[in-house]
Amino acid sequence: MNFTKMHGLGNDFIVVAGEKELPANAAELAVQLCNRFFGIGADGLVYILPSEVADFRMRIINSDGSEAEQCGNAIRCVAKYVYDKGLTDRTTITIETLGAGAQEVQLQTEGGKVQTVRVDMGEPVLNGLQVPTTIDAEQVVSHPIEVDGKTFEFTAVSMGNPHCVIYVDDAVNFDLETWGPKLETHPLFPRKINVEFVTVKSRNHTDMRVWERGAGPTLACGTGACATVVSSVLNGLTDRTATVSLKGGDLLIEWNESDNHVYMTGPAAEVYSGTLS
Ligand SMILES: N[C@H](CCC[C@H](N)C(=O)O)C(=O)O
Repeated sequence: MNFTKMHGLGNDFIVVAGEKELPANAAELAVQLCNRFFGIGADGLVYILPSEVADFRMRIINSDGSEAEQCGNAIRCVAKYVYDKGLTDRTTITIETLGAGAQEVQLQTEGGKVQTVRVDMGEPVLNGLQVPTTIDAEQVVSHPIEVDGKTFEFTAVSMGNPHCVIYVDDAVNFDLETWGPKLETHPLFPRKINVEFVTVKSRNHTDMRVWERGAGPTLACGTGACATVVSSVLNGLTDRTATVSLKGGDLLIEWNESDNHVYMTGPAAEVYSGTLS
C-alpha cells in the first residue's frame, strides 16, 4: 500500500489515494498504522475516494479506529495532495465529506505546489440534540457540565463533527490530559465529543488547546478552530473573523454573516511518501 504522510499545523495524517471505496478493514488499519511506535504514526488515516457529488471524496479514520464526519486539517492536506500529485489542475475544487457534503476549497499555490488552503467548512449546527448532546435546546451556550466534582461551562458546536468549547484563564498551560478524556466521554455527549479549551486574547485572537475525540491531544484541530470562533461570537467574546493560535500554529477563521458559512484558511504540508511492506 502506497501512502503519503502529511500534516496541517502538526495534526498529522496517513493519506491513501487510489481506492474505489473505504476498505472493510479501515478501522483496524488506522489503529495499526497510526501507532507511533509499531506503525507509521499519525493522528488519523485519510482516504481520497471518487465522489458522485464533488471532485473528490475524503473519509477520515481517527487513530482509535473511529470514523469522523469531518476534519479541517485533513481536508487541506487532501486539497494539497490532489493538486501537487496532478489529480487536478484547478485551484478551486470541491471535496465531499461525511458531515458536510461537497465543500468548496481554494488552493493558493507557490512554485506549482499548494502552500495555503481556504476551505468553506459550511454552516455550524447549534441545536443541542443535533450536535449531538442530550440537551434539547436551540443552542447550548455557556451550559454547566460537571466532571469529578468540578463544574465547567461549555458551548456546543457541530462542524459536521461535535465540539465542546470551554473558556479557561490559560489554555496554553491547561491540564488537557486530566480533563480532556473525562469531557470527551461525558454522558451529555452520545457520540463523544472534541474538547477545546480557549483563552480569548482580543476580539480577533484566541489561544486554543484541543483534546480530540478518538485521537487525544493533537497539535491542531481545524474543525475545533471553527467551533472556537462560532462559540466565541455566540458568547460575545470575539468578532466573526479571528486567528486561533494552536500548539502547532495559527488558523484564520471567518464566520461569514451573510451566508452563515465558516471559512478556514491555513497551511498543508507533505512530509514523505512511502510503501507499506
Ligand atoms: N477527531 C475528530 C476528527 C478530526 C478533526 C480534526 N483533526 C480537525 O482538524 O478538524 C473527530 O473525531 O471529530
